[in-house]
Amino acid sequence: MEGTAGTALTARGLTRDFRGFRAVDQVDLTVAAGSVHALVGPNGAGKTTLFNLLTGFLAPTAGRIELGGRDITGLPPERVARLGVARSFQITSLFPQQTARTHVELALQGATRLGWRFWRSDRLLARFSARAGELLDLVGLADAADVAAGSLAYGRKRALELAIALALDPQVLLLDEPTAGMGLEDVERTVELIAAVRDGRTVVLVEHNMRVVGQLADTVTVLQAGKVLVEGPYEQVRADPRVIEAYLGSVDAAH
Ligand SMILES: Nc1ncnc2c1ncn2[C@@H]1O[C@H](COP(=O)(O)OP(=O)(O)OP(=O)(O)O)[C@@H](O)[C@H]1O
Repeated sequence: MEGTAGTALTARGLTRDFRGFRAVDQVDLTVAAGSVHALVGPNGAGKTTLFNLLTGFLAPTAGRIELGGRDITGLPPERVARLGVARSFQITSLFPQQTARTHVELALQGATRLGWRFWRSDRLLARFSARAGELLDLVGLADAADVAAGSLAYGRKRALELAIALALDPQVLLLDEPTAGMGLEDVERTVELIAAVRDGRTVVLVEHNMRVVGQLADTVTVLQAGKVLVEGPYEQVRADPRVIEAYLGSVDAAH
């Protein structure tokens, strides 16, 4: 599929300064439609800042972002989301008292533009409820639909966040360190989950775990000090002496 459907997301000369410090420096990125594209690099390389730029959470100092050929530079996050880019967060953002099902139903409601009006319609409500059930099933939470999000184990909270992101039915799904803080079993489950939900969409992920990158990514972009250091298929990038050098001396070398 990669390449045949063209480009999902591009950045050209993307730059972001924080009070004179250049966190993202003239980044060019081409994310092929239907691909899984990983952003990696040592701590402080600019991965999170790049993510925030791509999703409208930060405005670029310079450069341009296109989604399927449409200029989305400077659009606010909710507009970017409505155009088909959903993201998950590194830090959990759930309401502890609300059930898993309620979270997904609210996300589905938010995706419709109908606002609260839909509550008047039993038909729509039933549709959301059915779709919420499907999404919870997809992420392996069918048995936890009526459990309060706060009581879910860490890996299952992350799965719920993925279901929430999928409620937008995004063309492009951005995942910020989807396996961070997980034990081996949850990492494996998450890899399977991402492999399942990538079907029919494009996935961009920031990921420190190189095994996960190797299992999922079609293309890997390595960032260092805000710049693109190397880009290519995982095996090629992994063996690149510039990448090995960038990781040596970094705490990430152990991952
Ligand atoms: N709001 C901000 N104000 C000032 N400096 C910032 C801000 N956000 C990020 N930076 C700086 O920009 C650089 C890149 O940070 P960023 O979080 O994007 O890196 P990262 O690659 O995601 O790192 P990590 O792997 O540790 O999450 C860092 O030096 C960071 O201190």
